[in-house]
Amino acid sequence: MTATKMDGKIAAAAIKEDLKARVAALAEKGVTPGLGTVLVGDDPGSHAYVRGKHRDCAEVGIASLRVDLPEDTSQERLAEEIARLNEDPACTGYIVQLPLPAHLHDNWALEQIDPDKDADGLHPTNLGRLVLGVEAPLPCTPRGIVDLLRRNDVPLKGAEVCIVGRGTTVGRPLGLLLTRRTENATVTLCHTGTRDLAEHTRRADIVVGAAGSPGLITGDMIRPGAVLVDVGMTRTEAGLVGDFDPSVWEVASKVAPTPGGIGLMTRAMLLANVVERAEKLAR
Ligand SMILES: Nc1nc(=O)c2c([nH]1)NC[C@@H]1CN(c3ccc(C(=O)N[C@@H](CCC(=O)O)C(=O)O)cc3)C=[N+]21
Repeated sequence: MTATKMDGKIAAAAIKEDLKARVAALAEKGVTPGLGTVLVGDDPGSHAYVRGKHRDCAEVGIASLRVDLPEDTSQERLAEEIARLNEDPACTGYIVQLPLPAHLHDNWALEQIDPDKDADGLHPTNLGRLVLGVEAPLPCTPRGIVDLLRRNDVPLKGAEVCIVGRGTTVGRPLGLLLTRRTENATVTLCHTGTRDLAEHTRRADIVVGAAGSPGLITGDMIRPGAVLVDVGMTRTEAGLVGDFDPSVWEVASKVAPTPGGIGLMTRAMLLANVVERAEKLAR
């Protein structure tokens, strides 16, 4: 058996087409969604991601506001820029690109964002709303994973999902999302303290690799016909490498690969969060 690819590029294109129409409808009401980005330092990877986000905005008709700050930016200076975006009516949603340089603190920065402008869905208030089951912007990567599975007709109700990785942007919030009544999956959240990882991955209908450990999950660790979602993204000499070893393609039924899978969905969901917030303002 060779697995079929769950194509993030195709799904993201469909999402962007839908958003484009909704942005046009908002324009008739005099509302233009605007995405802000705050980028500190000169990490080439982070610059590439932020460039991609602004390219997406242009495609869909979202205005973009870009704030680039030097590596040695002080916490006070960053707080000022964040406060400015919180006040700016042209900015309907924004992100602070993570990770920040070590002298600034990711969690501190997230707390400075107006929760209603939190395009990433990572503000503690919004993560708390996710726990409570109250409406809120959802974290982009978990939202993108659920959307891609739906589009590829992967049933979630009653499914056994093994998530490998407990990070605050993917693993942990994905567990919350999948166990809502609307998804109703059963989740096992594995991490570096898990005693026997293969024991858990082998039982799962769906395995999500979100550990950032290249090739961690091999073909012998998954059940034949399993659905795999690769969120791992490690830059190596061989290019961008995910958490699944290529041997899984002979065992699985469907795979969302790295690259070409969830990264593109994450970007599309960021746009969706910004457009949805603008739609709320237009009501
Ligand atoms: N506040 C914040 N929000 C984020 O959403 C956020 C962040 N910080 N920091 C970094 C991570 C990483 N991330 C990616 C988004 C898209 C691709 C993407 O489009 N990947 C493509 C191309 C990959 C390539 O070739 O470089 C693919 O997987 O096919 C990758 C990674 C968002 N992040």
